[in-house]
Parts: sequence; structure tokens; C-alpha cells
Amino acid sequence: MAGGLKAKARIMDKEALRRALVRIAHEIVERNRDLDQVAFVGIRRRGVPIAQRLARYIKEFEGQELPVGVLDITLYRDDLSRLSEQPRVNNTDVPFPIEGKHIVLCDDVLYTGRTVRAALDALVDLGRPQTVQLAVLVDRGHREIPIRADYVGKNVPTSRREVIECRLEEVDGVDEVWIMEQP
Ligand SMILES: O=P(O)(O)OC[C@H]1O[C@H](OP(=O)(O)OP(=O)(O)O)[C@H](O)[C@@H]1O
Ligand SMILES: O=c1cc[nH]c(=O)[nH]1
Repeated sequence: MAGGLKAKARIMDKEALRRALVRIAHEIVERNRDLDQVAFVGIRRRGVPIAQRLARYIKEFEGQELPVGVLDITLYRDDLSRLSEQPRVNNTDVPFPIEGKHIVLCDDVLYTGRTVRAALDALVDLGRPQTVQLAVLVDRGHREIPIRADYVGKNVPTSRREVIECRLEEVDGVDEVWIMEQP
């Protein structure tokens, strides 16, 4: 649980989370007729299991295995100077050409949009995709730059004092989404 924050409400449980990602997987298939040109890129950390799960669902429905890469955007964040941690070693791992591909960029929460902006910077350093589409589990609003998601698991109106906490089995040992607030 995030330090100093109080749990306010659980807004998604394991089943709701599964249903949201299954729906997004179907939407991706519907929107991308040339599925063999689609690849996933997850933003570390929790965007990675989301990308892996979407690829797994598409394999189950369509029998098609799609590549999954990992983007570590720490060094691209425009608020890097405000982060308390030292910049981490860049753990980006996109082991396929993104040139001409339809890239589905995945993250858990979309808030100001600055993480996604940084991810776009990191992506274009790797090549020139045909399109970049954005999939997020939760869109909580409050954008500070003109970024929007193509696929949204759940739109959650929030106040700025609140924080959305996505917990995923692969990282946190449990699948659920909470609204947290300052005490
Ligand atoms: O739209 P933004 O304002 O950029 O916020 C969204 C980002 O914030 C969180 O990451 P955070 O930097 O908190 O690190 P984490 O992945 O360790 O949770 C979340 O995972 C998103 O990547
Ligand atoms: O509420 C928020 C905002 C940014 N990142 C999160 O994970 N939650």
C-alpha cells in the first residue's frame, strides 16, 4: 500500500479486472485487422503484466502469438529531477523490430499523461511504428498534456488528492484496484 495513504474503496476485484482486459483484447482484435502486425509494449512496471495478459488472451481467442516488449521510461520522464530515486539502469527490452508495426502501448494508470509522453519518446528512439495505440487499465483523468487512451478498462473520476492503486498478481500477489486518499 502506498505510504501515508488511506484505502477509500476497492473499485475492481480479480474478476472485474479480468473482464476489463478480456474486453480490451477483443477491441484490439476488432480494430487491427492485420493482427500479425500488432505487438505489445508494456511500461515497467505494471504495464508489463498487462501487456502479457492481453497477448495471452489474444492467443486464446485467435490462436495468434504476438510479441511483447518492455519499456523502462525512467530516463525519459520530464519530471525526472523531481524523482527522489537515482535514475535506474535502463531495462528496456523490445526484442523485435517496431518499424511498420501497430504498437499497443500498455500501462496500469493514465493520469497526467507524462509517463506516456515519455514512453512515446523512448519508442521513437527504437524505430518508426505504423501506429501507436494506448491501452490502460484505469483512466483517472487530470491530463496535463494532450494524450488519450484508445482502450480503457475503467474510467474513474477522481480528485487530485486521491491516488489509484492497481495491484497485479505478477507484481503485488493480488489482482485489485483501489482508490486511496490522503488521511
Ligand atoms: O500519467 P502519469 O501522471 O504519468 O501517471 C501514470 C503513471 O504513474 C504510475 O507510475 P509511477 O511513476 O507512479 O511508478 P510505478 O510504476 O512504480 O507505480 C503508473 O504506473 C503510470 O505509469
Ligand atoms: O493515481 C495515480 C496516479 C499516477 N499513478 C498511479 O499509479 N496512480
